[in-house]
Amino acid sequence: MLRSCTAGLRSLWALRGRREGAARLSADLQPARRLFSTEKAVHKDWALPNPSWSKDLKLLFDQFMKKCEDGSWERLPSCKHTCTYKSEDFKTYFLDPQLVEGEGLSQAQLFTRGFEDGLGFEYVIFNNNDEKRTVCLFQGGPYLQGIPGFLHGGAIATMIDVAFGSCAAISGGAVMTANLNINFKRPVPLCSVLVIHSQLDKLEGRKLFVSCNVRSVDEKTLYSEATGLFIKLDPKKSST
Ligand SMILES: CCCCCCCCCCCC(=O)SCCNC(=O)CCNC(=O)[C@H](O)C(C)(C)COP(=O)(O)OP(=O)(O)OC[C@H]1O[C@@H](n2cnc3c(N)ncnc32)[C@H](O)[C@@H]1OP(=O)(O)O
Repeated sequence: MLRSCTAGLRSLWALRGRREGAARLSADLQPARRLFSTEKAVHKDWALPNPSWSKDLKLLFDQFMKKCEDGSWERLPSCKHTCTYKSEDFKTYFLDPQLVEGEGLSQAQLFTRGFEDGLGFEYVIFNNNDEKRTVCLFQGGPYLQGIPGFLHGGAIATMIDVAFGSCAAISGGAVMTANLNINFKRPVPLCSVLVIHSQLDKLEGRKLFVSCNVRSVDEKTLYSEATGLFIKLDPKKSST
């Protein structure tokens, strides 16, 4: 497992070297051309297979794409720089409106999409709106290491939070995490694929109670279990 991960890393670093060269080149291009390439990057959907995806991840992805054909499941696209939520939903929640309107957030990108392909969080989320549940397929790359050879617990927690956020958003729209409670039951080998099954358990006013289990591809190993509380944002309230 780790040997194939190392081989994968070598080719990723070679790829990165080429990309950095390309990035340096593009810095010399005309401003209009730069804007065009930035625009393209902004709208890229990152929840699609790339060469770093393992056979297991691709196989599961294909299985879920099949389930999408009758409309019962849907794949959630994922952008690096723009939130899936409409930004107006969050406007009352930002500390400084000038930060949102101005240049302040120009560098911002989704934490889980800030790594080169294969090095960090590779994932895709599928929603089942009728059943109020989601399945997140996640491959944790070598930059997410905690104990040597295993995924950092914070990386697992992050992925659970993202999966929960999508699950709660089915019913709640713009929501934020109020509470996360995770039981880590088995260490997760680095570069392995995890399946996170999340569901909405209860909706109580603005409170959405969610739970999940984190399993291996063959479902035999239960790595973690978690519950979460999400709160639907109240547009009349501000975070300040
Ligand atoms: C497609 C999408 C893709 C999405 C893809 C991206 C997904 C990314 C997911 C990442 C999500 C995050 O990391 S979010 C970032 C981490 N979270 C935060 O920073 C949140 C910080 N906390 C807050 O801003 C606030 O506390 C809120 C928004 C959570 C709640 O504030 P509020 O709106 O004023 O609500 P408030 O009146 O206090 O509480 C409402 C009700 O909830 C209860 N309540 C509130 N907090 C708690 C709590 N921790 N534990 C128990 N109960 C609580 C209250 O008692 C009350 O119950 P009752 O009296 O009504 O019974």
